[in-house]
Amino acid sequence: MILTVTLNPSVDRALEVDVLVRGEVLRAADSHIDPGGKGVNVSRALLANGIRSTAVVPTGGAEGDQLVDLLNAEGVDMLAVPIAGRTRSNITLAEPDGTVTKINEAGPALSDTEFAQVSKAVLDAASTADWVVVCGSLPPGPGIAAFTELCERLVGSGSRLAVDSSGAALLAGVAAGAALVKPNREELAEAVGREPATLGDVIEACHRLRAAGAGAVLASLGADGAVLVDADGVLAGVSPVSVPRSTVGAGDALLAGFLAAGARGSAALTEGLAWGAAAVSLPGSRMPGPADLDRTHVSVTPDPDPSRPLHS
Ligand SMILES: Nc1ncnc2c1ncn2[C@@H]1O[C@H](COP(=O)(O)OP(=O)(O)O)[C@@H](O)[C@H]1O
Ligand SMILES: O=P(O)(O)OC[C@H]1O[C@](O)(COP(=O)(O)O)[C@@H](O)[C@@H]1O
Repeated sequence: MILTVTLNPSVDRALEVDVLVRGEVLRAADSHIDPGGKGVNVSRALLANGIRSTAVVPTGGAEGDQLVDLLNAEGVDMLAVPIAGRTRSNITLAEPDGTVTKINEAGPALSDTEFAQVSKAVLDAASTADWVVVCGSLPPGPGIAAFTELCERLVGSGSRLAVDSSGAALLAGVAAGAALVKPNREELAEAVGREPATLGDVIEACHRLRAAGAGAVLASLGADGAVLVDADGVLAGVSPVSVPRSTVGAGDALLAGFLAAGARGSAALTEGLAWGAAAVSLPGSRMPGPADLDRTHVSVTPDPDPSRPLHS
């Protein structure tokens, strides 16, 4: 069983506009409301493909009730931990050319007591989980020290920890010895203090995160696909998408597919890339199901060209 942890979940509202013009009243051509947050999306993608998981989410206010209702409607198993604050709403503005503008609220502050309650729920459930997947931003309130302690307690108790976060939270997961981290290009650049220009730069940065404690690094690169660096070596893959519709949730789908296929080797990277590409082809934060997946356009190599430039 996979346990996902979203310390700062969201109700995702996606609006599709012909063109985004500041200062104007725009009419949405379409709109979607989905349960959101990175760990929530991992659980949603897994469930869409017949794999059950449990999503730990702090929830509060009317938006928290809406999040629970949305997750129940999709049949996602969850551990909802009540908080006093109001669960956030994140807004996506998507244009026909695939441009996505996202406005994410900070989210509700968790008190020390509330974070301790969430941590207890996670640690209790982790004892029977194959993976504990901690994803997304940290809410205001608990500092990085509290997050670091949670990661260390999970690794120390023998859990296989995966972390998809940014900044200090990503580095905390690395230092705690997470079995897997999933930075995107921007998060990888921030973690190593250098903007990658080529595939070789990405591979080098992944090696640095492994040297700092991560077991495996799955670096997602948008249209440039993804790179996996682990004890087996280096793999790189691409998954072309002819008409990107919304990249929101693509990284979560990539991670979910990778985990679903065993989190190791070419087959797992292929599956992750197929799920990621399928998510990009769907609106809003929609997660792909079996009918959306096309593995035929995915290509993975154990001998990537390090000089290959990344899209600017
Ligand atoms: N424009 C795109 N074309 C093709 N695949 C894409 C595109 N954007 C994202 N993907 C797929 O989704 C995965 C995750 O996207 P990325 O934007 O890197 O993650 P995140 O959503 O975490 O920022 C990529 O590794 C790739 O497989
Ligand atoms: O596009 P990604 O990185 O896969 O994740 C999308 C999810 O992350 C969010 O943008 C939240 O991200 P943060 O937790 O980093 O604020 C959600 O609104 C959305 O469901």
